[in-house]
This record gives sequence, structure tokens and C-alpha cells, in this order.
Amino acid sequence: MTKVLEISHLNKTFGKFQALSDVSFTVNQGQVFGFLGPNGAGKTTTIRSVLGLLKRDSGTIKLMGEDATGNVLDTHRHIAYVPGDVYLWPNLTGGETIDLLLRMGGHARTKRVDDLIKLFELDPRKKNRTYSKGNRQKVALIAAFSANVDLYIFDEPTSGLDPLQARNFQDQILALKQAGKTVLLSSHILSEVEKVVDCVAVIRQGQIVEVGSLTDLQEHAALRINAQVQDWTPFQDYPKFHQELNGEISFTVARALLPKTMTALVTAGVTDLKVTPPTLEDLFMQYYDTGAVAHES
Ligand SMILES: Nc1ncnc2c1ncn2[C@@H]1O[C@H](COP(=O)(O)OP(=O)(O)OP(=O)(O)O)[C@@H](O)[C@H]1O
Repeated sequence: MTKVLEISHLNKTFGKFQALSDVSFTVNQGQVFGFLGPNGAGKTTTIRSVLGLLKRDSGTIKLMGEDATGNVLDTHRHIAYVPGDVYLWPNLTGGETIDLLLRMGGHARTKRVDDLIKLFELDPRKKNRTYSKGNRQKVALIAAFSANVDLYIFDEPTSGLDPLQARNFQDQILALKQAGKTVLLSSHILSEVEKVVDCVAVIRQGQIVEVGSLTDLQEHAALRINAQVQDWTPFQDYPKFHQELNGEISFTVARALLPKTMTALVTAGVTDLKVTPPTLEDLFMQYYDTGAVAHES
């Protein structure tokens, strides 16, 4: 499998502040890779390091097997990038900007540009300074989706888009995926990316706390147990223990501890039982809360 982007042991400080600590992950050819984490986690810092817009303290960043930080101009030729906050030349029109962005990247203008302008409902004759945040984002997205590159990087790409345009964005990502293209998609909202990503890395306070497929992550997550038992006291120390007025108890348990918990439930005289797998959103919130998935006993 071709490694398109390989980040190893990346460290970055701003003064005394450690923004990235030992960040490592690999994005393979044809993957749509979600780079997820709360605000301020280090997503943009990582992406800007890849693009050579920030100088890393240590670690390696390889693009298509080559040092990405050696020849930054060359790196940019392999990448289409849409930042979270898009700033454009104020006196150019959207259409002129798309053409300029494509020419700067060495890409030909094709009919695809017109199709995307229509799809995203952009008026390309307006000057950039008159555009809303969402329209500026559309200009950058249209240029990126029109480019033929090895890696597409989108940093919080739908923050200014309305739900219909966000859907168009997702469809375009799926089209890239079908074409075997590689995408790195950063977001702090799981629901925004879960329909399109194959694999995710979760970053929190500058550290990668999980890398894997969405199904892998679900496998590791804690299960919720709801039960009616004659003696609830053995369960009162389980995480998120709660007792309803009707006596039903609920708590969470790591999947690995399920057999032991079932034995304890039988001993406690269980009369009713429901085991619910976590939603991905639940799981994601666990990373936000504690930085680690619950493997508690
Ligand atoms: N130029 C800078 N100087 C000092 N601190 C910085 C600089 N750039 C980023 N930081 C800090 O580094 C940390 C990571 O920021 P970063 O922008 O990478 O987060 P993020 O995950 O992209 O967040 P968001 O989802 O809010 O965009 C934050 O605490 C931020 O304040």
C-alpha cells in the first residue's frame, strides 16, 4: 500500500508551549483520513507543518516517500489545501481567483471548474472582498476539487457552509474516494466526517490518542449496561453508575470486561438486561472528556 503522507514523531513548540508532542500517523493511497480533535488540539499546527508553513522542532514528514519539508514548492504541487479560514485577494473575482489558484498549482482549468461553480452555487463574477466566509470557502474548495493532486487536505472545510453545501462537499469527497484519491480531512465534529472517512486519528492537547478505522474505535469503546438485579451493590463502583426510581441500574463497562460483568450480574440475580454499544459520538466524547477510551474496571 502506497504511503501518501507519513508523519513520524512530530514535535512543535510555540515558545514554551508544546503544541504537538510526538505526533505520528500515516495516510495511505485511496484513504479518506479523518483528523479529529477538539478546538486547539493541534490539527491546524500539524497541517501547517506538513505544508511547510510552520517549521517543526523535530520529527519527519514524508510525502510520497520524500521529505516534504525539503522542497516546499514541490510539496505544494502534490497537495490541494483548503484552510479553515480562507483569505483571498480582495480585488480579484471568485472566478479569477479559482483560475489563479489552479495556475499557481500548475493545474489546467477544465470543465470541472464550471460544474463545481454550478454545484456550489457560487457567483464567480463577484469580488472576493464582497464574499461571505462560506463563499470564500467555496472558491477555495472549487479550486481544490478541480486540481489533480496526490493529496487533498481540508482543514475544518464546512465551518462556513450551509447544510446543503456541506452535503455537496461530502459528495465531492466521496467522488474523490471513488477515483482512488487520498484525502486528509480535519474536523472537530465527528458527525461531519463519519459518513466519508475510512480511518481516523484523534488528537488531543497535541498528542495522538487513537488511530484506527471507525469500526476499530467502536470495538474499543465502553458498552452501556442496563439491568434489573436483586443486589445492585457490586456495581456501584462501575463507571457512570446510575440507579433509576424503578430500581433499574445502568453503568458502562469495557468490552474486555464483559464476561466478568456477566458473571457478576448472574450472581446478583439479574432479571432483565440490555447491552448497548456506544454510538461513535459517545465514543468521541470520551476522548474529549479524558483523552482515553474507558477501559475501567
Ligand atoms: N502561532 C502560534 N503561536 C502560539 N500558539 C499557537 C500558534 N498557533 C497555534 N497555537 C496554539 O497551538 C495549539 C494548537 O492550535 P491549532 O490551531 O493547531 O488547533 P486546532 O486543533 O486546529 O484547533 P481548531 O479546531 O480550533 O482550529 C492551540 O493551543 C493554539 O493556541
